Amino acid sequence: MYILKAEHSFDSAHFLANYEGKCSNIHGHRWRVIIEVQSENLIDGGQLDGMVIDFGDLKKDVRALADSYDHAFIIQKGTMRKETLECIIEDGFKIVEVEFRPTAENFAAFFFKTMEEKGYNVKRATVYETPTNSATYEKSEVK
Ligand SMILES: Nc1nc2c(c(=O)[nH]1)N=C([C@H](O)[C@H](O)COP(=O)(O)OP(=O)(O)OP(=O)(O)O)CN2
Ligand SMILES: [Zn+2]
Repeated sequence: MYILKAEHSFDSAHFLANYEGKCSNIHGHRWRVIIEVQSENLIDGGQLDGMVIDFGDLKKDVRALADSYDHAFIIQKGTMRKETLECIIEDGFKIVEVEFRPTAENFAAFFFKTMEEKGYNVKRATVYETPTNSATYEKSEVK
């Protein structure tokens, strides 16, 4: 089995609604996104001979995904008053609303599924929220 890895980071702000502690306040992270794709085989012949896929293509897609959250304020839908949200949008801040609580775990699962939807055979997705805290999502073996 071959496993390829690509990573990219984004800097953004978030808060955890319904959380007792400092993370309920707005704060920022450098989120590191690491995507691993797998294949039993290598391409035979042509430009991609000896590769699973071109690193350049994988890198481009991981970067585009991470960049869409860069320098944004990530908000879980429904966790901020409508008026507050309207004001910060009106003031020109970049808001990204997500359907899930913005934890490292949820982001890892979300990035896994997004990359799968792009056609990659994803092995696992890992998201670092701080240099020492990370969450990994991978599919459990189907028996
Ligand atoms: N399992 C998870 N736990 C927590 C998550 C998460 O995504 N998954 N997220 C948070 C907060 O977002 C928080 O910013 C990170 O928490 P913490 O480890 O406290 O980060 P710090 O680097 O600020 O820690 P210090 O050691 O106090 O500096 C909370 N938990
Ligand atoms: Zn946080």
